[in-house]
Amino acid sequence: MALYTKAAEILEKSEKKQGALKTLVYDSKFAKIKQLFALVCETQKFSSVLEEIIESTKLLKQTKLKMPLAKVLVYDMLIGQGLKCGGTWKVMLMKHRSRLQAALARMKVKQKVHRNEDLLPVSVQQSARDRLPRYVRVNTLKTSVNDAVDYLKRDGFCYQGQASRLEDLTLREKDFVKDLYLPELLVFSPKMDFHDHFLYKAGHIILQDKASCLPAHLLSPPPGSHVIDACAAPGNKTSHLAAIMENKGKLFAFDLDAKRLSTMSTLLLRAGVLCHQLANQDFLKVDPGNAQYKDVEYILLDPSCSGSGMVCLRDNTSHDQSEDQARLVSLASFQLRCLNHALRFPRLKRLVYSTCSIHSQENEDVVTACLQQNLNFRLVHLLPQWPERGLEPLTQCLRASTTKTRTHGFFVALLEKHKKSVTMKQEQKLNEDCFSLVFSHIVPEDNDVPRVCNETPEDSETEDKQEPEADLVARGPTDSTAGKKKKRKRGKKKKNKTEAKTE
Ligand SMILES: C[S@@+](CC[C@H](N)C(=O)[O-])C[C@H]1O[C@@H](n2cnc3c(N)ncnc32)[C@H](O)[C@@H]1O
Repeated sequence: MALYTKAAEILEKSEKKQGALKTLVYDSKFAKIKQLFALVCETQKFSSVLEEIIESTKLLKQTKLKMPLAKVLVYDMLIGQGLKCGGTWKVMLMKHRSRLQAALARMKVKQKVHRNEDLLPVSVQQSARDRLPRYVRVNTLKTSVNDAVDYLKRDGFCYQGQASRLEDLTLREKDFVKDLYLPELLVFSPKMDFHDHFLYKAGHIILQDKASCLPAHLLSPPPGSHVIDACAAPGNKTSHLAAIMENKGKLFAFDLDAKRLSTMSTLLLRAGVLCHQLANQDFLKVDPGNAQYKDVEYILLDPSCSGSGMVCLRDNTSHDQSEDQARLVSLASFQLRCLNHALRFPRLKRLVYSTCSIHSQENEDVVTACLQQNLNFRLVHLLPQWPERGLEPLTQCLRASTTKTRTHGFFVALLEKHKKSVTMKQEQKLNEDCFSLVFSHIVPEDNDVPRVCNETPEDSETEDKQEPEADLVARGPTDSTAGKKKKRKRGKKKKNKTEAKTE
């Protein structure tokens, strides 16, 4: 209850202009300061939406709550983490839950949107993007972090050392810091733009959102290892992997899209990547038994997804809700197939799965289904200090968001092969038990091609400004076969289910 009382108190003071939100939070000396800050910021962001819901349901009259406290509670119940604490308030609010949920749903229908964020005034949505810091990854294939820092200092920037926290860091225009979690990452003010900077043009720095640096950093293949980047274009994660591998070993990179691969080739050249082998190939058709992949121990899988985490790409046009659901189901099915396929490489030790989606259907649900079908793999608990975790129970995984990590929305899971392998018989038995529980709701009823996002947060940085030739048209994992598929889909419906089950 203390969290909600304190948050309401701060909101009220902020509305009365008694101080800046951040100052009020820190002055409160509340024990869980990060949790309080996130709750207050988010509630304030959704303030107008919450007010409308509270007024339309006459909640204040019926509960005798005051508006700031009602906003905080309704935020957490409908939009946030769910009311985890709250004592008697929680009990009281739960009685009104369905009416409040209905009011939220009505607002979405009225405004023809599907996500809570889309209800926010455009200025708020825009400002979330404008407030994201500029992240710069030092390309250690071409320079060192210290040399880059020295160069930037000589260029008039003001180095502030290593950040101790980033969630609420304020940087003046020329200030920059080293990131807390990623050793090669520098963090600048949202106002900075490095597209014309010498270090960028020379390939010494890569403009890549912090969340999108996580997959290669967490996979961390040692120099000399054999690695696959399954859905690789435009290749920022590939170049990050090559840097971690110090250009030693083999990096097999696949992508279906020839145009994106050609952009990738240019970017890799500029970044000084030498250990790669690019292939314009469907990853699902790459044979895990092929001798050239016999030593592959690491895979990075960053498949096409809905892109719902990318602030700049959020699509506010109205769609049919069932169409959106079908699209997610279809994407999740594709992602699960890629994941299952990747785990078939015989010497695989570790795999990172990532998306720039905020939907659990593409994230936790895919990983859960995959683990239940591949008992030889387990999740690794990632960066204990990272402020945003995968949704329960997959808290080993990481999530990222504009509010909690000041990045685009992102999800990362790291799967590792068990030392002791599970016998085929055990696996078959467990698969049978688990299948009906988890996988059944991911298998598409219909195999229509979804609208997909093939961009990652860094695409918006590198491609739209730097590489005009880049193909930014979202393309489905199986676009080229869309026409044929539609004709075949009825007959295939049954077959798809069987394939998925046995893969
Ligand atoms: C999210 S983007 C990858 C971004 C990339 N990992 C990066 O960091 O720059 C997904 C990519 O998967 C590719 N793709 C989709 N289906 C594929 C398949 N079946 N096999 C290989 N690549 C595929 C798309 O063309 C797209 O370039």
